[in-house]
Amino acid sequence: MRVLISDNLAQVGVDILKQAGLEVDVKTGLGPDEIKAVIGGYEGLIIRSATKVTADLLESASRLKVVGRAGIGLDNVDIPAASQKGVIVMNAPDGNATTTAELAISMMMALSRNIPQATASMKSGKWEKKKFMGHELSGKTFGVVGIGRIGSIAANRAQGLKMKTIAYDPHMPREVAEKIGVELVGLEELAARSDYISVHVPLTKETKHLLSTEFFAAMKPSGMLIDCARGGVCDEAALYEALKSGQIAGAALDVYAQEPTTLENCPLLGLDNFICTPHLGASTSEAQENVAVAIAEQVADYLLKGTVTNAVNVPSVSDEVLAQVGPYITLGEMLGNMHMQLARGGVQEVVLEYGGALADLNISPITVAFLKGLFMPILKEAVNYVNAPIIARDRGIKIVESRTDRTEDFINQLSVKVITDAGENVLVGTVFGKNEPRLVRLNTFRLEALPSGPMLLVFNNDVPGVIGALGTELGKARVNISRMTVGQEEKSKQNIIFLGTDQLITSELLERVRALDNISDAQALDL
Ligand SMILES: NC(=O)C1=CN([C@@H]2O[C@H](COP(=O)(O)OP(=O)(O)OC[C@H]3O[C@@H](n4cnc5c(N)ncnc54)[C@H](O)[C@@H]3O)[C@@H](O)[C@H]2O)C=CC1
Ligand SMILES: O=C(O)C(=O)COP(=O)(O)O
Repeated sequence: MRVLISDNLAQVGVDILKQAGLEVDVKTGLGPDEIKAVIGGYEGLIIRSATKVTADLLESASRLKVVGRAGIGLDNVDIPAASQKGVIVMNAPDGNATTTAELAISMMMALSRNIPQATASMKSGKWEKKKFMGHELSGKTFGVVGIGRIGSIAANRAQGLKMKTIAYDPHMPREVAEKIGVELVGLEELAARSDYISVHVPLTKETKHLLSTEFFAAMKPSGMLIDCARGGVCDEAALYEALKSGQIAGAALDVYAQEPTTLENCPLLGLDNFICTPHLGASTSEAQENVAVAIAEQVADYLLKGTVTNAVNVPSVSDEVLAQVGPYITLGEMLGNMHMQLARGGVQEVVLEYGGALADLNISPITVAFLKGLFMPILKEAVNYVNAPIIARDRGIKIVESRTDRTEDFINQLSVKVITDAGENVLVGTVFGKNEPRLVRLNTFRLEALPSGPMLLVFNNDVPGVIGALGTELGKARVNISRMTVGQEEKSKQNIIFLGTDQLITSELLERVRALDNISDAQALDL
């Protein structure tokens, strides 16, 4: 069997694949058409962030069984297209966290002491001692946005520098943060109190442009920003204005909305109080060896023994179990994903009730799939079918599973309650026929919906004219409605309207919908 390595991989990974008996070709720097021309000859593909695994490339990958990402981010892989073609996508989420946290700390030091600017000045023949006055870190406040794996390592290193550490992470329980000596605060408070702010969240619907004009306006004029997470979390145009006007003192980026990045596509590169690296977060020999070893072993194990590890699109269960529970795994993951998008506040407890025919099955892979779905909107590719229960445990989330013969109206039924510090929601799902997952209850509303793609969920009074007004508003925004389900609650005369749309609902449109008569709330979802 043959494996193509299309991005730079540490030699130790190449050796592991060869020793396992695989034929390996290392061809880095190929353009999309060049990879497309050769991909048909390979069972395995190993990449980092440069190779784009698009639906178009996958069309030509007739023998491909697995894509292995030596690192975490899978923004460059079309995962639904890979799943549709039966190609397993796996990553190595643990190997480069320390190294990336160390880059964030290096950036903070370089910013506070003007190291890049002073180097450039001296190399141009100057001795500008007065110009480069810096700031001491000791006693200052280090604010972390996203206190997950990398954020908590960065906070730990900052504590070693005698800094006070605070964080914004609405999905992390307070006790977990307190255990590592980090105070959880709101986003605005973090902006206002921090001297240095370091970003460690994935790019999601929620985090896109999280660092915006308002955020920079709330920062101290002496405040400095560091982003070694993902391009797009920081609004680069807003950051440019904040740096140029002196609203904030400095910024360091390792990741950009458009990569590779040049002065043409990123004017920040022209500013003196801005420093940068070309996506070097994971680029140390130690981290590259870690991820190369992990991904080479995972890809070889899958191609030669069929063992799946750290896959983001396939559960780690035997074919026999998968044949029985496969459709419920899809249902569980769908309910989990929807729960997180509906939840307000940090998740504290998950109560799963397996009813009817489901009560007799091996339910643990379904619970794992539910948890993976639950974390996906906030952790993206950092969660998989293996680590989802571990993440739940580390976040102190209580999981309660039960079985019952009793169901509402269905032969099989999965009911899940998610309790957060701000309330709770119940979703009930079932599988029709052999493989047709449906949402059949949302809290007290009965309905029959297939949550998939961009959606709009509307809560309204059951009176004439609401659907017409809603349709007109969406029509004005040129949003096409592809599916519609109405769920009723007879006693209270309340409805929910579940619309499938052909594009994501923007926040402006959502505000206009919320302002319509007889609509009490509306929420945009994407599954
Ligand atoms: N520059 C580089 O070369 C590298 C960048 N990365 C990136 O670093 C980022 C962090 O990675 P990990 O720490 O491993 O991820 P993680 O999944 O362990 O942690 C992410 C944290 O962000 C939090 N979060 C999610 N949505 C949030 C929101 N709206 N507001 C505040 N917090 C939110 C989550 O609760 C979680 O605690 C990822 O984007 C990853 O792709 C990772 C490795 C190398
Ligand atoms: O692992 C990640 O998510 C990274 O961002 C590292 O990217 P790279 O492997 O250096 O192209």
